[in-house]
Amino acid sequence: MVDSIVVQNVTKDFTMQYHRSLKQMAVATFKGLPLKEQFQAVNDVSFTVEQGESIGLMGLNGSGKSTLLKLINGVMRPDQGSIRTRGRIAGLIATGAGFHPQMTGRENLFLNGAILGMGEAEIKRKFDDIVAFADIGKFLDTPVSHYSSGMYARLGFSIAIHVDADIFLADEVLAVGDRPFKRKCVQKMQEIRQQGTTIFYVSHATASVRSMCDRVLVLESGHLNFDGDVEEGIRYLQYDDDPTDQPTTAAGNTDEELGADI
Ligand SMILES: Nc1ncnc2c1ncn2[C@@H]1O[C@H](COP(=O)(O)OP(=O)(O)OP(=O)(O)O)[C@@H](O)[C@H]1O
Repeated sequence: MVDSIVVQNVTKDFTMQYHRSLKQMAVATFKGLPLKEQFQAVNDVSFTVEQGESIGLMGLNGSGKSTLLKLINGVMRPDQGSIRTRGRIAGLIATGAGFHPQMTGRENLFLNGAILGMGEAEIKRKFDDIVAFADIGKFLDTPVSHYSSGMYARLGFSIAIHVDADIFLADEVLAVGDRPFKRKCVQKMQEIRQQGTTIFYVSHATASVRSMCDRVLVLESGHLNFDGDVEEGIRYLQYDDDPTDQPTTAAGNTDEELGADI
């Protein structure tokens, strides 16, 4: 087996600024209150992912999932520890990231494709497939600043999934977008999974994690407190115990409904 992602004792610090204006800072200093505080968004995290594994990264809001994805992707550097990845990485780690608002969908497709490591010839070859998958119709030639969040996600996901990547990172790709598009995304991710791509999928949605992942990691306040079987991971999170924990989608479908679809 070949290692795809090796994360060793990784820590990422952020600074929380309590007071923004000069006046607030002066008052806080006078009262002896702290102006800022450092905290670990990711705290001494270690794990290894083998090529072809599909990992569900779960945890409550603010537990450090997106930060960990950005560290793996390389858009952020760890303050301590090391991350090694093998091969080309693609994915959607923030809706609209890498898009220029004044440029059209078509222009952004070329720009974003290039950012993700595709050459011009490769983008041209895949252009029709990317556009067909995104299915944004006449909006392809409209500046993306006029796009809805769902349309951003459609185009961003479509470009990323068409990169011939060894590792695909997906942060909440199913959080926006309507029900048919979510289904299409899951199917497409299943396809690349079967082709041997390593998948790192951040989600609160238990049904899609169940259907797509073979291992779950759970982050709690930056600590990796669970690494193992999908069902055990979901039980560990207690997401199935509370009906109010069923995440609803933008289209108003619960996760279980989505799960029933896929
Ligand atoms: N650039 C930043 N500067 C300062 N703090 C940050 C920054 N990015 C994230 N944080 C903080 O780090 C913590 C972890 O954030 P992160 O976005 O990784 O969590 P998450 O698990 O992805 O949350 P969610 O489920 O809400 O998307 C949060 O407390 C967040 O406020």
